[in-house]
Amino acid sequence: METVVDASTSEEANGSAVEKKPTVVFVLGGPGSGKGTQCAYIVEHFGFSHFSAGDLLRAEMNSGSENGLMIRSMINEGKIVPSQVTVNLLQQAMEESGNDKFLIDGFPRNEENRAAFEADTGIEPAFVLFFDCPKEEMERRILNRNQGREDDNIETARKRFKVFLESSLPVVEYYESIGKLQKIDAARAIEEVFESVKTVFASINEKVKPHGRAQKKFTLLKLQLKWKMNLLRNGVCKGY
Ligand SMILES: Nc1ncnc2c1ncn2[C@@H]1O[C@H](COP(=O)(O)OP(=O)(O)OP(=O)(O)O)[C@@H](O)[C@H]1O
Ligand SMILES: O=c1ccn([C@@H]2O[C@H](COP(=O)(O)O)[C@@H](O)[C@H]2O)c(=O)[nH]1
Ligand SMILES: [Mg+2]
Repeated sequence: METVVDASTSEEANGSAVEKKPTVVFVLGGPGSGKGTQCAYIVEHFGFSHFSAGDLLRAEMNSGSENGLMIRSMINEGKIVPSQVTVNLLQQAMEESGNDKFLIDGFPRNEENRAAFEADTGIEPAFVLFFDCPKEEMERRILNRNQGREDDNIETARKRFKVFLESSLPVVEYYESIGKLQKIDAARAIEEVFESVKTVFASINEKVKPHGRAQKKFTLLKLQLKWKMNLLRNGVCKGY
């Protein structure tokens, strides 16, 4: 198993140890773009714990908790559950895991989610994976998924897609603007997509190994510049 080192942590300043924050990678993409599928492979190869915000909300909905009815109605309408509910579930899952490397799948879904997670946990993502897939392919995948999800029907899928465009893409664009976005072409076969994912994790690992503060800053600036050039050349998504 390969390891991934967070650029922002595990450093010593003035001889004293700085508190090591967990490494978080946000995994974003439209409904059905393949986030959960790829996260399972990443867990196997890179030792992360995977938490899908949607899965946590579905478990909470089925647990008989006081938020259950509210969550069911939001999910069936494709709407975004209030940040505090989702951030609490994510925080609890991370604390209970005993791990310090997390894939947070399907979150943050809007700017409010993003700000609430950062304010409550004090954690910023090491980077953000974005699975870019055409709408028609995502629809096909959702309608063929057959996992008994109440929201896997054409009507709700279209509502989820609209919410993705209006609320989630701006978060993707935000991470692009600060040089943290790693865009993956998700319209290919599962194995091909994972080859690209592997390259991202391997290259991050290589480039952010702990070294001097000045060199680390220089390396990050170079990386950000490279990502920005790529995004300028290719645009942020498949034009939906
Ligand atoms: N690259 C791929 N090619 C074809 N089918 C895929 C691919 N990746 C995933 N799938 C299939 O598409 C469906 C959706 O995948 P997955 O559940 O991973 O998406 P997701 O992004 O997590 O969706 P959601 O946002 O709805 O949770 C699943 O049935 C999965 O097996
Ligand atoms: O952060 C989140 C994540 C999910 N939701 C709601 O859950 C469904 C399903 O999410 P998946 O990622 O597709 O499993 C989503 O449409 C939202 O209604 C949320 O509110 N906040
Ligand atoms: Mg999923």
